[in-house]
Order: sequence, then C-alpha cells, then structure tokens
Amino acid sequence: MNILILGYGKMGKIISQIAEERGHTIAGKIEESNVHELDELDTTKIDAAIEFSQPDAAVKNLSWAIKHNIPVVCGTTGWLDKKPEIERLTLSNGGAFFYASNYSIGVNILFKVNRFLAKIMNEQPDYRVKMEEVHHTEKKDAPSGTAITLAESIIDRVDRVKRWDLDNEVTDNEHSLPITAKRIDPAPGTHIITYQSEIDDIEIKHTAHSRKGFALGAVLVAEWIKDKKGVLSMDDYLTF
Ligand SMILES: NC(=O)C1=CN([C@@H]2O[C@H](COP(=O)(O)OP(=O)(O)OC[C@H]3O[C@@H](n4cnc5c(N)ncnc54)[C@H](OP(=O)(O)O)[C@@H]3O)[C@@H](O)[C@H]2O)C=CC1
Ligand SMILES: O=C(O)C1=N[C@H](C(=O)O)C[C@H](O)C1
Repeated sequence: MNILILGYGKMGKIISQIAEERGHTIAGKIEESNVHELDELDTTKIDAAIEFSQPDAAVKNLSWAIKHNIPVVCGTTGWLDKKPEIERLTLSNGGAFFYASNYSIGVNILFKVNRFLAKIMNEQPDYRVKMEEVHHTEKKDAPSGTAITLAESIIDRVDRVKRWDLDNEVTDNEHSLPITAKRIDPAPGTHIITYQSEIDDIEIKHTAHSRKGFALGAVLVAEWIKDKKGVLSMDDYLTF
C-alpha cells in the first residue's frame, strides 16, 4: 500500500517505520513545515492516510484527505468538538474516516473491561469512581482522549455519575468523575480507573511501555480501511 503520513512527530515516525517494515511505501511525511508538499502529491496513487498531528491541525488535514478521496485513519486527540463536521464531510463525499482515541489492542481490552465493570458498579452505590492518566510533558491536551473515552463509558452506565471534571476544577461532587492528568517524562500513556469505598478499592489499569502498540494498531487499521466507506471506529474493526 501507498500510505500518506499526516503529522510526522513522535507517532508519525514510528508509524512510518512500522508501515515500511510491513512492506508499505510512504507517499509523504507531512509536518507543519512542509504542508505545501501536499499540493505536489499524486493523490490518485495514495491508498490511505494516517493522521497523528495536533489538535489545531487535525480538521484541516482530515478535510484535505476526505476531499481528495483518500481513506483516513485519525489518532489525533483534543479536537473532538469538530468531529461531527468531519463526519458530515465524509458522508457527503462518500469517503472513509476512522477515529480512535487509542489504537493499542491493550487499551481496547481495557475499554471493554471498563464497560463491564461500570455496569456492575451501577448497582454498588457505596463506591465513588475516579481516574488518573499519566503522559509525557509534550502532550498538548488534558485529559487524554483515552481518559475521555473511558469516562464517557462510565457516565453511560453508572447512573449516579453525570459528568467528568479535571480534578483541579471539581473536588467533591458525587455526580462528578474526577480525572487527574499527570505529565511526567517519558510516560507513553497510563490510565487507571479506581472505584473507592470505605471498605476497599477496585482498580483497573493499563500502562503502555512504548508507542509501538498505538502505531501498529493505526497501520493495521489503514490496511483494513483501504476499501471501506463511511464513518468507522474500533467497534467496526475489532472482533472482540
Ligand atoms: N489515538 C492514539 O492511539 C494515539 C494518539 N496520539 C495523539 O496523536 C497526536 C500526535 O502525537 P505525537 O506524535 O506524540 O505529537 P508530536 O508533537 O510529536 O507530533 C505532532 C506532529 O504534527 C505536526 N503538525 C503540526 N501542525 C501540522 C499541520 N498543520 N499539518 C501536518 N502536521 C502538523 C508537527 O509538525 P512540527 O514538528 O513541524 O510542528 C509534528 O510533526 C496527539 O494528538 C496525541 O494525543 C498519540 C499516541 C496514540
Ligand atoms: O499524546 C499521547 O502521547 C497519547 N495520546 C492519546 C490520548 O490522548 O489518549 C493516546 C495515548 O494515551 C498516548
């Protein structure tokens, strides 16, 4: 496959390396300084684009790919208020757009366990739920996209939890799920969900040891999306 890399930072570099190891060709490595190179590409020869840039660049990159009929896999977090706009553009252009806040298999297993646990904890009102995420100091958004996905699943299933808050904003509201976002180098990404009662704690945790799992997941999805259409997510791709 011929894959275009939109955002050639920490993630874009590992994604390119894994894609080449899997026999793919890189059509271009686009970062802020060489965005003009997009105009020189033969877009008819690109099979898929993988977009890991930054919150304020994602919408422009994704719109460009969709308007050029290139299926696009997006991992950028912190821009989701604009996601409906990109979904509408995908559908009106008959394109393919895939978004996941986390492409690692391990975190997607955690997502599943989190949903299962939340359903049980809905019946256990003595427990308060909280979350902690730890990432490197270059991360631009907080809380992480993964933490927001985890929190939304809890809010959907635990009736007493109505919203999430960064815990420096709200401390003691029984309807709030406080999220602590820590920035410590070189943490690639840790997420911990804790249900706490006077009697005991129940905790589930995922720790990424490197960025390899995120990058491999994005390349696998790019291989899968090549001939697909529509607005797609991990629920369409995963078999568990
Ligand atoms: N969904 C998932 O599984 C994962 C998601 N992420 C997310 O991916 C994103 C990228 O992370 P990471 O690689 O660590 O970040 P980096 O800061 O290392 O890289 C960001 C890259 O985007 C580039 N960029 C900025 N503006 C533009 C633009 N207009 N067009 C194209 N590229 C641009 C930057 O270029 P320059 O250097 O020139 O400024 C840089 O190369 C983040 O939002 C992060 O949260 C990260 C890991 C996993
Ligand atoms: O910025 C990162 O590094 C990461 N971002 C994603 C997120 O916001 O959830 C995924 C992963 O945790 C690494």
